[in-house]
Amino acid sequence: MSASASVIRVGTRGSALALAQTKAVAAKIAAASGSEVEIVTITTHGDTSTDSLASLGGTGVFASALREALLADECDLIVHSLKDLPTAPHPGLRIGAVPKRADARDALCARDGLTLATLPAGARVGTGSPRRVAQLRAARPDLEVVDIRGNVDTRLGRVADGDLDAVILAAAGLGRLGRLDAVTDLLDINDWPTAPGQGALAVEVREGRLERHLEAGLRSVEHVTTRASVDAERLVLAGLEAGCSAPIAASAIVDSDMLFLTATVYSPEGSAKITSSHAATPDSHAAAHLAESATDVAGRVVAELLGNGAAELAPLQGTKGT
Ligand SMILES: NCc1[nH]cc(CCC(=O)O)c1CC(=O)O
Repeated sequence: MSASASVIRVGTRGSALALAQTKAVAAKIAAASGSEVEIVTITTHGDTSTDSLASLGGTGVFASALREALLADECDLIVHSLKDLPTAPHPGLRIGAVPKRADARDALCARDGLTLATLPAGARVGTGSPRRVAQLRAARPDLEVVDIRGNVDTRLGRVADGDLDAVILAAAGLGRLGRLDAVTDLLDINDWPTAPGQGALAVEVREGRLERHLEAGLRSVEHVTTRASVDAERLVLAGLEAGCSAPIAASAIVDSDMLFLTATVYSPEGSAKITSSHAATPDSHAAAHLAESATDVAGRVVAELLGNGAAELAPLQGTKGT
């Protein structure tokens, strides 16, 4: 495959969700850069294996094959779901752009139009995420939580088959796949906060100078308030030294002149939780001021969570789940 300057090679996982979101970002980059884009599908061990993520070495499994391909110059940029991306920066790589976030909420997809409140006692609800397990147990201790994994279509299929009564999925992923029809209850972000970075994407590139057309493409998809929000959320994970599968929710928004961050750490069984919220007032919406505010609010949230015992509440470094 050629590395001709006029073609931007965009690396992605091969799942339907990854392809849908990558194609959308690639189309914008193509338009702004005046270059053609070529989608390079990279099969990761996490895609082909049916083993549990824990046995594959944790949640970084999806990102690492893509990053190797980028470092090996098999592509010029890669598109990740930000919530699956480890918080530690990867040597030689940087986040070149964070596009505007989609809906950050979780969605219940249940049979017969059922909602979280109307699911009957004993209903079987599928999720593989420790955060969602804790939230489900807290909200509805009478439900049966079933550990599942697999792509979005597989998960929805288990409800269609009648094997499960409901699954919980990210609204953003369902939207990108054109499957919002399956949603029966959009869970309020205040009652049911979601994973750091949920609904957002990251465009990763090699460090160092980029060709002008690639720079122009990245600038066209960058969304500064999304970047500040997800930075704040991810700094909570990093500050707690938690993995992206820890039972932690974090949600930041920039509203007029304020950056608000709320984060919650759950006990695995959902019986206890610790929440902290702080706000900062950036001097302006310039990227540097927003970044400073993100660091500031995240530092205060992390200190408060740890001061209130968050590290004792949950296994923060656990690598199980998604
Ligand atoms: N861990 C899987 C994953 N990673 C990103 C998304 C979807 C959308 C997003 O948050 O960008 C999903 C599926 C899900 O949680 O339903």
